[in-house]
Amino acid sequence: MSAPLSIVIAHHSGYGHTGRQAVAVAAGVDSLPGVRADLRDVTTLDDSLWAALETADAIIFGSPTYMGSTSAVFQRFAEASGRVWAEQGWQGKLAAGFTNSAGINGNKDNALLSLAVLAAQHGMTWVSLGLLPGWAYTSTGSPDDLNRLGGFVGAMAQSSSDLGPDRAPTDSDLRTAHHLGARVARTALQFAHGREAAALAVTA
Ligand SMILES: Cc1cc2nc3c(=O)[nH]c(=O)nc-3n(C[C@H](O)[C@H](O)[C@H](O)COP(=O)(O)O)c2cc1C
Repeated sequence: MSAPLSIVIAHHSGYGHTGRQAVAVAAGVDSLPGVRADLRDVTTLDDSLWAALETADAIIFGSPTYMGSTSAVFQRFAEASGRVWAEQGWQGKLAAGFTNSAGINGNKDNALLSLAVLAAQHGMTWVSLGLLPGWAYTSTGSPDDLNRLGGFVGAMAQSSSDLGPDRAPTDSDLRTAHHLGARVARTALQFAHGREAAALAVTA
């Protein structure tokens, strides 16, 4: 049996809320056989992190929205990845992203777009969320809907600033994060099988 595909969830969380979202993304990845989630905190930029990223089939980037963009700790990781960028070491890997903030809007989109731009600079293939918007998008929607915050680029979550990570983000946002992880895992399997088929076609 071949080794499972590896999907690294490269994330930062200052106070634990985005960390809970990251765990839900990882559970989504692990819900598919043949794929393994590797949860990595980018606060520590060590050889083990870079090695895991080098061998990953996909990288899912995650950051809280701080001051309308990714956190400084995440951005330090993004800038440190410049050494990989110079060699285009992540070229062709899949990428996706998630963010969490206190406001319903809070400029989460700007943080997600910065994750997508990071992936594009590395020549990665971006996997979107792939869900229709829930909740307020129609008058019959509910805050319990999947993708209640209506993101398209990636998974969004909201954590009220007076609630600890044991109580936020909401269950619907965690289910949305789980969906993103499963979607990236499914896409990674499709790409891996596609690569095998392409290799067979060349040798036939
Ligand atoms: C420095 C800082 C800046 C923040 N900026 C925003 C913001 O721009 N928009 C927003 O909605 N919430 C903002 N927040 C709230 C956080 O996004 C929110 O508390 C989030 O749940 C923190 O996630 P974490 O526990 O993973 O760090 C900010 C919090 C901090 C500490």
